[in-house]
Amino acid sequence: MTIQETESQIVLTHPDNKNTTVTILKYGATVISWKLNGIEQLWLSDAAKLDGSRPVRGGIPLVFPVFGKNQNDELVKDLPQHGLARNSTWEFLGQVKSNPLTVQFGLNETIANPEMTALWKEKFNLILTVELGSDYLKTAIEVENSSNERDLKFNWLFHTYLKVPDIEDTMVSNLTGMKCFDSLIKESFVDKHPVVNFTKETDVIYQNIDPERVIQVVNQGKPIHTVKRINLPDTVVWNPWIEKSAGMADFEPKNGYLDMLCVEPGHVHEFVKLAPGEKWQATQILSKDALNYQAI
Ligand SMILES: O=P(O)(O)OC[C@H]1O[C@H](O)[C@H](O)[C@@H](O)[C@@H]1O
Repeated sequence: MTIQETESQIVLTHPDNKNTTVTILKYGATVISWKLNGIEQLWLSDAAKLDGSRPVRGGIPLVFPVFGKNQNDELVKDLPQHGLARNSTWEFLGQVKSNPLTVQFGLNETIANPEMTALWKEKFNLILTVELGSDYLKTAIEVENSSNERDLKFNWLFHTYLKVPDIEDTMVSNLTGMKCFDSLIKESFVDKHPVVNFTKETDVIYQNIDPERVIQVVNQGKPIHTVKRINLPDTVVWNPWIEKSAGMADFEPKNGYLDMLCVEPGHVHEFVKLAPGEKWQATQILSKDALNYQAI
């Protein structure tokens, strides 16, 4: 069976390799596991809630229509941190391709979490496409403004929790020279470091990254994750480190920050704006490519 559906989740198994799988919860259309040849690539907290009681701590939560908590914007200020997509149950739309195995999920204002749509009364249609390749996982989003009258403005972000062997031996490449905003010190600057490394809590939004820059996560000189972006100009790099992990009830084990790194491609530093009827598409592709330093 290449597609198994239960009440709460979908498991895709690669037709040529039963050890390559992706599991997607209907809640949040959250990818909670991606195994390549039997090896898990994503980090999922041992205390993650998978029962729809709160957004999943780990995997690939989807952030829409607001990144973080935006108090300054009239339209989104009442929404909780990271919006409504990650805490709504999406509809499974079924298989759209058998090779590569591809499925879709949908969300609009009529089925989204009513507690959230009471706070943000826009009309929208989201289609998430998940494609399981033999050596990659592609997640693509289409946002449609389904209103006849109003513009739709939103942020989008794939909040990808990558599994890493040891954060202290891990770095992120190909962000050199990019403008960024450090959310901890609340300052913008151009990152001149040859690579990003981790010795403390890190929460940085890289903005308008050259589209051809391919972000790689490198551990002890070996590339362990490649994150490709289509139409996603920004990327957040986040590791909560010791104190922040301790403060998150659903973050377990408490030293789990050593094994994870969030690299989150998105469109967050400005809103995407769509006129009535317009559509916007963007894609994240995770793979394990050869090392390619594009900038040092
Ligand atoms: O705890 P959450 O709402 O899931 O947010 C988790 C994290 O998401 C992003 O990476 C933000 O940049 C962080 O500031 C935030 O702490």
